Amino acid sequence: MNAEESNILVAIRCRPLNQKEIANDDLDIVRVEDNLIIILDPIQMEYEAENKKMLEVYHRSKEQRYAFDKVFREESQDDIFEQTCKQLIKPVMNGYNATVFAYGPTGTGKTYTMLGNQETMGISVLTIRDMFEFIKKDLDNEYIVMISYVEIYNEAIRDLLIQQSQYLELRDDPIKGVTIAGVTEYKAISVQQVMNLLLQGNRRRTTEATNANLTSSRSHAVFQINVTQRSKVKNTEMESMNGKLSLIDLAGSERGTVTENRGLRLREGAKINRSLLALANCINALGDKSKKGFFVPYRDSKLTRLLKDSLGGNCRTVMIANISPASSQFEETINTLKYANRAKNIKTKQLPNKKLVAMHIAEYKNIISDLRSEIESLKSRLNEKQIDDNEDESITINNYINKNGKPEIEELKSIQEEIFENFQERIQLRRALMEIEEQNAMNFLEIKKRQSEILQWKKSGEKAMPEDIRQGLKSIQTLKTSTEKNMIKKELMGLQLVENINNAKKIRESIPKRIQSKEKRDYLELEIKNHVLELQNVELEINLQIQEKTINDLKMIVENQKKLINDTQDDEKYFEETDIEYIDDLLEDPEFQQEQEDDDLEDLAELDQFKEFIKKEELKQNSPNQFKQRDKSAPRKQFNKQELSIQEDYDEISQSQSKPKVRDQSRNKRDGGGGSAIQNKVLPPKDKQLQFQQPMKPTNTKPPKDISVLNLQGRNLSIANQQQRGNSKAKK
Ligand SMILES: Nc1ncnc2c1ncn2[C@@H]1O[C@H](COP(=O)(O)OP(=O)(O)OP(=O)(O)O)[C@@H](O)[C@H]1O
Repeated sequence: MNAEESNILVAIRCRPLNQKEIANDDLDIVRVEDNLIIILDPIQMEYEAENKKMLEVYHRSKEQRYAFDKVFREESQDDIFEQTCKQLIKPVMNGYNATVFAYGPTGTGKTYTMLGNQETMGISVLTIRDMFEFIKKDLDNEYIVMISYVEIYNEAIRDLLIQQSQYLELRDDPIKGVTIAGVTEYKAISVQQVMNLLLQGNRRRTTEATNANLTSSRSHAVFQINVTQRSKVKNTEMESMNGKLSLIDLAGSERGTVTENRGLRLREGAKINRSLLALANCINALGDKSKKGFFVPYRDSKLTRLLKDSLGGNCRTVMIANISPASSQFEETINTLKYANRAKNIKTKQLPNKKLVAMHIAEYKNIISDLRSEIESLKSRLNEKQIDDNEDESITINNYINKNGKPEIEELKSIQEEIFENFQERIQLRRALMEIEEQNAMNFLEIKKRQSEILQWKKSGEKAMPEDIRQGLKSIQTLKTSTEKNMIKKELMGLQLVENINNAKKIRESIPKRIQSKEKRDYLELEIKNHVLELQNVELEINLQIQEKTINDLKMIVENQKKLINDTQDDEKYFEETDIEYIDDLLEDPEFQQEQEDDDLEDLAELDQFKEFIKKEELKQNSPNQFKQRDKSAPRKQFNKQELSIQEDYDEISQSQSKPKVRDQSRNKRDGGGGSAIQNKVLPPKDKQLQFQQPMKPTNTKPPKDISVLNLQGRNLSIANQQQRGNSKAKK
């Protein structure tokens, strides 16, 4: 099945001047000509207004023009829906993913556009109305429409459909993508019911008065509609389609200086902006052609994790950037338009979410589900324990006061939080490391493809270099630079992972000092074990994804090889050392050299900081410095799979008595011994290590060896080897 590729649809919506702006004598600086938006220079306009007839333009005009897919000025809510979201309904009903997000500074109309109010329905409600109409007309299929509504505030996710929500976590589901664990889902039964739920949920949103908007939404609100389609005619359980539409009302993108917010609001703004900054970084990485092949940092915030598919994956996406027409908002408006302009280049690919589970994947899923049930049973044991402890509290445990004069029950809570945060960070790092390797493997494939195109041109004997070959060379240069930068990022993440594992050990070491009660210590042990199981689960899911991806990549390589052979039957198409040298010579031409951008310099500065950090760590341990001045010719130090394996996690769990059950234990024997190379480097010497770092014992929970060793680095090699084999075959 071929994936359809499309650009993000970017629309601009400019609201009318509001009362405050009119009272302020703000001028309307926005003009619209079809899909073109012109932002007039406010100073020039004031000058013209004052002098009626302009005699002299005494400053450089700041007028700016941008073209977008759609530009709305006077259009009604219905018009906006018709031209943006309506086209997404059919695909979502047929099992595709889609996202609409509203972006812009505070008070520009994001909530108005997405939700509307009692008088005028926004696109969320209009979408539901259209979905019901669609279902009524489709006689061949039946549908279930489920809705959920959450907010992300200060990097924590809360359910907006219930009154007092716990914090929710994101889960990377190998089939469904990123999902929100434990979120409340309502079955949508009528437009009115959904409207009421959304208005109610919106009242639960964290809103505050800012200088720019009296009821400013300080959080990102995510309304998700999950649609399951099943044929009424065919009796195939395996062929249900699951479409998901996410409608996201982002928090205001303004800077603290503009809203003149101080204190808490300013600090909060920094956190909101951490998410928005992460979003900007992702949009930059995806939308800037010179950053092709660059690792996209989706995991830097909850918002970008949730938007991953919408920005770079299996999704149709619409961005509505909201602006004010007021002259006082000139800078904010320009920033918003520049941002939206970048987003225009982002491409996504769409495939329907068909539920068809191949057998080897089903095997993995069995192991994962076994682990899940182990986690669930541990959780209920933890709950039982908590109840017992609570009953005891008044008599004994709660009376414990630790050395710092803090009641033990409070200490327990803070340790729990520390453990939780530590494991969450580790999970994110492990996944990001996998993704970075994935990205480099893709870059490798793309470079190979471009190289073979260039060599075909070389062999054709054509003198002048055609434009597509010139672009191909530029592309190789960009991909090589991106791959190099990705390696820097990977090294940094490797270091973060080492630090994270060290922190886990420190937390665990501190428990006996901080908690006297044996019951509480046992309870924490169980909790840690629970987290370790979660990590093993993540590892299995990662392996599952790698396996699927590997199969796809291998298919792609086979296809490419076949195409090369079929096209000309010319064996010399396979290239060798001299061919690569020829391409490298071409790349020496300044035309193909990358300009050093600010971001590159930042990356290099980051690398220097990183080297400093390593030096310090090594000094601490009195070991020789392995990170000398960076020498481009020397192979870069890399953390290999073994170093970054979840060895420590397994070591931790191997301490505990009970082991998780797995379906086929004979396939799950780990190939014991070895120990982690991390321990030889940045971790403290063995004798200083803590109880839970004892030598590793075999556990029976590791995935089958043949699959667990299949890392992407290895895949890279196997792809290269295959290419190599192709070469020698061709020579024969
Ligand atoms: N196109 C429009 N036509 C009429 N009124 C509008 C329009 N857009 C916004 N408004 C009004 O402007 C005010 C601010 O809008 P809204 O709350 O939607 O802004 P916002 O971008 O969501 O702000 P924040 O980021 O602070 O939450 C509201 O009173 C809303 O009704």
